[in-house]
Amino acid sequence: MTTLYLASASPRRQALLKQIGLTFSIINTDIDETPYNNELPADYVQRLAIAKAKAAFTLLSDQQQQTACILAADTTVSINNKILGKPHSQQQAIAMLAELSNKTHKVFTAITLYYQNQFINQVITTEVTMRAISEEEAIAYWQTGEPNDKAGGYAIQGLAAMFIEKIQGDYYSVVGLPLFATTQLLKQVGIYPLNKE
Ligand SMILES: Cc1cn([C@H]2C[C@H](O)[C@@H](COP(=O)(O)OP(=O)(O)OP(=O)(O)O)O2)c(=O)[nH]c1=O
Repeated sequence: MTTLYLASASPRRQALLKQIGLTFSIINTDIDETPYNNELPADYVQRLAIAKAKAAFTLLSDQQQQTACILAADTTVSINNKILGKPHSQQQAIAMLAELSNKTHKVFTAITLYYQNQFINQVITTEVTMRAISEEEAIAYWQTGEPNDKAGGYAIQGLAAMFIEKIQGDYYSVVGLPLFATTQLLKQVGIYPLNKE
């Protein structure tokens, strides 16, 4: 019997995985999220998702490792291949929204499954178009606290919905866990929400 673990402290990812009716345990990992020099966003999210899965695996007992399937993910926002991480100050957050304002950017989410000594990886790209955002709005938005722990300094599932004109791709991938692709990968290892016990 396979046990599914989600290697993520993100409450969004936990809620999304619950949404598709899966039972799982959570493993919190803490890895260095600094991008390498000139690292491309797709490579970056892929590397971090693998690192999170590996870190989670080491926290399991020998016995748990035998039957574990670990799911990890990483999301980043990127414009012209520049990686926009989580803002650590109001200044950074305002600068990020200024870069995203009135443009289309990409959100990259990597998902990784580690199962039976093998990694299965996929990177999902979504295009997000934002309307023009004034500096006053960006400041007011920062003050709500919402941008704080979000890649690119915004949350599509929150107040930032009012900035988003359209998206092309998987909404859930922007929030942090592409549910369609995740389900497809999990099926490959025999985990499917509609399977009878
Ligand atoms: C763009 C965007 C990002 N985000 C979030 C998703 C991710 O949680 C976060 C990106 O950071 P991540 O490093 O991908 O994830 P995390 O640090 O929250 O959790 P963990 O590493 O433990 O899995 O930004 C939103 O919630 N909404 C959005 O619209």
